[in-house]
Amino acid sequence: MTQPPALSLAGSATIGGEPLFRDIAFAVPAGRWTCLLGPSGVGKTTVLRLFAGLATGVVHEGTCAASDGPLAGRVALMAQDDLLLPWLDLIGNATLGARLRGEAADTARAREVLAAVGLAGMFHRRPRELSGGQRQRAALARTLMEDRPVVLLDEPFSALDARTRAQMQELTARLLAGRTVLLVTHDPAEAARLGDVIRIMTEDGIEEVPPPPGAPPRPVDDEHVLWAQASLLARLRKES
Ligand SMILES: Nc1ncnc2c1ncn2[C@@H]1O[C@H](COP(=O)(O)OP(=O)(O)OP(=O)(O)O)[C@@H](O)[C@H]1O
Repeated sequence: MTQPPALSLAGSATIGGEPLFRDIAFAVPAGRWTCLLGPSGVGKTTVLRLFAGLATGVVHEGTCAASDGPLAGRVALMAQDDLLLPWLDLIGNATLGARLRGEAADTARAREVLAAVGLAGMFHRRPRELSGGQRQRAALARTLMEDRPVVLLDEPFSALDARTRAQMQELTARLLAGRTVLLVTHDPAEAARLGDVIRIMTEDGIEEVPPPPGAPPRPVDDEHVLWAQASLLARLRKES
């Protein structure tokens, strides 16, 4: 993997003629996890789509850049919808990126990653044969298969039960260590566990909130993590 870049987004955007954000300045440091929280509809997914170069329908006036050159081809995006192809089995879905690029599909690695997300024994199932949480883990596996320095995750653990969510947070933190990760989440506990940097997006802009001490993934029951979680929730309740 090449050295991960920092990202930055600045300026204003409209969508469908409606203002979305104005004069924001958002910095995502290199090689760290940045967690982005905020009320529903404030524009968090749009920020991810701008970084991914997929923000159709958005008029953005400003800059959206990596610290070391063009971002195209260096980003993996896990969208809110799992976007699994219904006619492919899980191995086919997990190796889709490589095959679309005309590269050999690394099915051995796909098996490893699918097993790591708890889908061993389901390699040849189609997406319709999976639960919502299993589909989300299959989409996570596909994202983890992409060896990209920048990884954008849009509520990647939202459909998981509490125990699986904690496991997937730990696995993803381990597998994506050292990459530039931008995670959009509605879960203050998740941000408190995983964020090297935590930011809240509101209609007034993007503010930074200090993370709890210690390296992610922090223990769920750590007193500083619990305190940060409560404090983030209080701030979010004020904004919504
Ligand atoms: N294709 C579109 N056309 C018109 N408006 C859109 C489109 N996509 C999103 N929007 C609007 O843009 C705003 C921001 O949407 P976005 O998905 O970025 O918000 P979000 O903060 O990620 O929300 P959530 O937390 O609910 O996922 C919302 O008001 C939404 O209705």
